[in-house]
Amino acid sequence: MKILIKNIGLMQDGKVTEHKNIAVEDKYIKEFPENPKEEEYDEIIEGHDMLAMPGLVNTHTHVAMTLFRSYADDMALMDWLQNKIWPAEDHLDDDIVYWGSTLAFAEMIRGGTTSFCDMYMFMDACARAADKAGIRGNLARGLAGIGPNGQKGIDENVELYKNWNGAGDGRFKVMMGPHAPYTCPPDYIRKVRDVAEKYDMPIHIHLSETKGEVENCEKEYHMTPIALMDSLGLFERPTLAAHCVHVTDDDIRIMKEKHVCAAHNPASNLKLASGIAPVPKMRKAGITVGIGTDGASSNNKLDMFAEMRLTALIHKAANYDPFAITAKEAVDMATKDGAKCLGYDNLGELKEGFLADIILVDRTGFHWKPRFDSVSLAVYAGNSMDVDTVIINGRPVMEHKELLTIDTEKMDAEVKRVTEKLYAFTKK
Ligand SMILES: N[C@@H](CCSC[C@H]1O[C@@H](n2cnc3c(=O)[nH]cnc32)[C@H](O)[C@@H]1O)C(=O)O
Ligand SMILES: [Zn+2]
Repeated sequence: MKILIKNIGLMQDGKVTEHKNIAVEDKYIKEFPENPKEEEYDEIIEGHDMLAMPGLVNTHTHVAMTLFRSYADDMALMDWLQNKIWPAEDHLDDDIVYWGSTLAFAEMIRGGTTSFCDMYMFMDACARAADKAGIRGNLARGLAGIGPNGQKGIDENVELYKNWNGAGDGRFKVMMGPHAPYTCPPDYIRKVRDVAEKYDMPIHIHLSETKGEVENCEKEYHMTPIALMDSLGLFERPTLAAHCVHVTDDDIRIMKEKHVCAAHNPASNLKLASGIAPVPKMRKAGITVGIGTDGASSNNKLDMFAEMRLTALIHKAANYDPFAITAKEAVDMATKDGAKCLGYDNLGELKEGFLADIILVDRTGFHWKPRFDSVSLAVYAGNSMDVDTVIINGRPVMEHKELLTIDTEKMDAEVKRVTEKLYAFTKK
C-alpha cells in the first residue's frame, strides 16, 4: 500500500519543517517527495495544520491492568501489590486479559502510542488483542520464582516466543520477563538467563524501584539489585530495566558497560511514592532511557504526551536545572530512544527507510497558539487528544480520531462483562 501525507509539519531531529510530504510504501517511510504525483498513491492524507511525529513508544506496560484502574489508589508499591493487586490478579483469565488489553490499545492508539513493551500473564491473549488492534509490541511473560509457578512461567514464555516472535508482519518481539529481584531468587534468575540465551531473547525486568527494595537486597545479598543481576550474568542478555529510581554511581557504570536500557515511568514513580529516577545522570553516562506509563493502576493513564511532559518538568525541579531534560530530549526519549529499548535500529524517527509508525497531531486547538516552536508545544502544551491520525507499520489504524481496527461499541460491552467477572470475588 502507498500512502501520501501531504502538506504537513515534519518533526525531525527536534525541528519542525512546514509544508512537507511523506511517502509511505508498504511498512516503510519511502521518501519525502517535493512534487509527488498523487495518482501513484492508494491513499492521500491531507496534513494541513497538522504535525507529523514519530509514533510514541511506551517502554514499560502491563496493558491488561487497565481493568485495575481506580481499584487501588494512594498506596505504596508493596502494600499495593501484595494486598490489592496480586490477590485480584489471581482471578484473571484469557478472556479478561484479551479485553483489558484491547481497552489499553484503544487508549494508546487514540493518544498516539504506536509501540508498547509489556510484561504480564495470559500473554497469548494480549498478543491476539495487539494483533487485532494493529499496534507494535514487545511481549514478555511476567515470571516469579517464588511460589509454585516458576517453571510454568518459563515454559509459557518460551511458548510465547515460538508463537509470536516476529509475527504480525514483524510487529512483535518476545522478551523474557523476570518480574523483580524480590520475586526472583538468584537460582531462578540463572535459569531465566540460560533459557533467554538458548532462544536469544532479551530481558524485561523491574529494578531498583523503591528504597525498600534496594535496602532488602543489600541486607540479603550485600549488593544492589543492579549489581546482583550483573553478578548472576543476567546483563549478558540485552536488558530493559524498568524504573531504576534508586541507582548508585556504580549501578550506572554497570548499566553503561552492559548496555542495559532503562524505562523511566515518572507518573508511576510519583504515584506510588517511589521517588524520582536520576534520568539526566543516566543519560549523561550514555545509558539509553525510554519513557513508560507502567500499568493503568499506578498511573492511571496510558498517555505518553502526559509522560513526556512530566519527564521534561520533574527533572528540572529535582535538579534546579531548566536544561535537565529539554522538550527535544523528552521527544527523543519517547520516540527514538524508546525504539532502541525495544531492540529496533530503524524505528522512532521520521527518516527514509525507517518503519512507518507515524502520528499526525492536530494543531488547531487554542493551546497550540501562538506557534513559535512546535516541539515545545507538543511537549508542554500538547495532549494526547490532539492526535488525529495514526499509522503503524505503514497501515492507518486511526483516521480523524476514529479507530479503524477496534469496534469500540463491542469493546465497551465486553469490558463491562469481563469487569463483572473479574470482580465477582469481592462479592463473595
Ligand atoms: N507473579 C506473576 C507474574 C508477574 S506479571 C507482572 C507483574 O508486575 C506487577 N506490577 C505492575 N506494576 C509494577 C511495578 O511498578 N512494580 C512491580 N510490579 C509491578 C503486575 O501487577 C504483575 O503482577 C505470576 O503469577 O507468575
Ligand atoms: Zn511495572
